Amino acid sequence: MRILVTGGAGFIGSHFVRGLPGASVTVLDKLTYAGRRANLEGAAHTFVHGDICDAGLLAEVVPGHDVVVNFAAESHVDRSIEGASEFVRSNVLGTQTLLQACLEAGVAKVVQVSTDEVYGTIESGSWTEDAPLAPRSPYAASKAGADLIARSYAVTYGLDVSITRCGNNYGPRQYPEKIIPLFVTRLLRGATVPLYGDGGNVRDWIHVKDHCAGIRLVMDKGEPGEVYHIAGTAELTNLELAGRLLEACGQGWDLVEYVEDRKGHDRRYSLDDAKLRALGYRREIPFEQGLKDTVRWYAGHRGWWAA
Ligand SMILES: NC(=O)c1ccc[n+]([C@@H]2O[C@H](COP(=O)([O-])OP(=O)(O)OC[C@H]3O[C@@H](n4cnc5c(N)ncnc54)[C@H](O)[C@@H]3O)[C@@H](O)[C@H]2O)c1
Ligand SMILES: Cc1cn([C@H]2C[C@H](O)[C@@H](COP(=O)(O)OP(=O)(O)O[C@H]3O[C@H](CO)[C@@H](O)[C@H](O)[C@H]3O)O2)c(=O)[nH]c1=O
Repeated sequence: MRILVTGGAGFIGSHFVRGLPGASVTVLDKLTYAGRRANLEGAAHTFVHGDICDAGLLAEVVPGHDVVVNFAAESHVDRSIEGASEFVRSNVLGTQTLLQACLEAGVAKVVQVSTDEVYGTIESGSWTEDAPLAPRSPYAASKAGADLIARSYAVTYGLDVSITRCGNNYGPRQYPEKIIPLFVTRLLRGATVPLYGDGGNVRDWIHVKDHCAGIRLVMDKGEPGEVYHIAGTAELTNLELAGRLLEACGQGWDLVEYVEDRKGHDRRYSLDDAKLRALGYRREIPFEQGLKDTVRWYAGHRGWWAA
């Protein structure tokens, strides 16, 4: 089987590529600030440096692949608040350009990797896959746009594209702008960490390897045009998370600074993943173990994050 992984030099994509032994893998990545060739060190693949908005390049690269999994995106909410245009370009136009190339090349299966943020914010309970889309940040809106384009390619052209939506990932090789790697890399050098607002916002954490296992299952068993949730293993306020990170890094609360809240800050996300579990999905990495291993990884790879 020949698999094209777009955005495969980023955090989640590079873990996904490592979890595909035996497949013939091509990685296409623009190498933005978040993508690094080094993330793929030791993983068998052919690398193509390029942009998913480049239709000419895709017409050369996509044909011959049986499966395409799209991770390529601008992924950080705070950056989208500073400037939305690159998010619309890469996430919406890029996804449409890639889907068109897949259609023209006769690709048998496409997986669009998406997020729980497309639903907005939820006070209690969990979203099922038929919940209305109500994104609140430019990042979330651009991912919702990509999901809708993907669904339209399934309905209109019969392209076999499934969509996965997952919560907050953590693990090795995550760019130190997201809360866990940012806090860990700062705490390990004794620096302060910024907690937004009252610290009461809730996120549901999943180890990146558990996310990738869910995507592999959808790649094998997902139905065309269908959405599948991949839920987390630990629902925590940011304050609770900060406490766990301080403890893991051997630091105290004096390093936590309460700062101005994120604009339009979503209070809570929560996914119901019964649909994926019905396909046989099981999460394997408990949060306590995963977090311990992740902190150990950052402590042992100072050259990676200081680079
Ligand atoms: N991080 C999370 O918690 C999370 C959760 C759910 C879904 N997702 C989704 O998973 C995907 C990967 O997220 P991540 O955290 O690994 O992001 P990341 O920012 O670490 O990696 C994104 C990768 O995409 C590449 N890229 C960006 N624009 C591109 C373009 N126009 N053409 C080709 N490559 C491009 C970057 O160079 C980088 O390698 C994204 O689509 C994101 O929306 C992330
Ligand atoms: C960076 C940062 C974040 N925060 C807060 C904001 C959020 O409530 C929480 C997590 O923030 P982030 O790590 O930026 O992640 P969040 O905005 O939830 O989005 C992530 O999770 C999403 C899935 O839910 C993915 O789609 C996104 O790509 C990914 O970036 O921590 C802080 O309090 N301080 C910080 O410095």
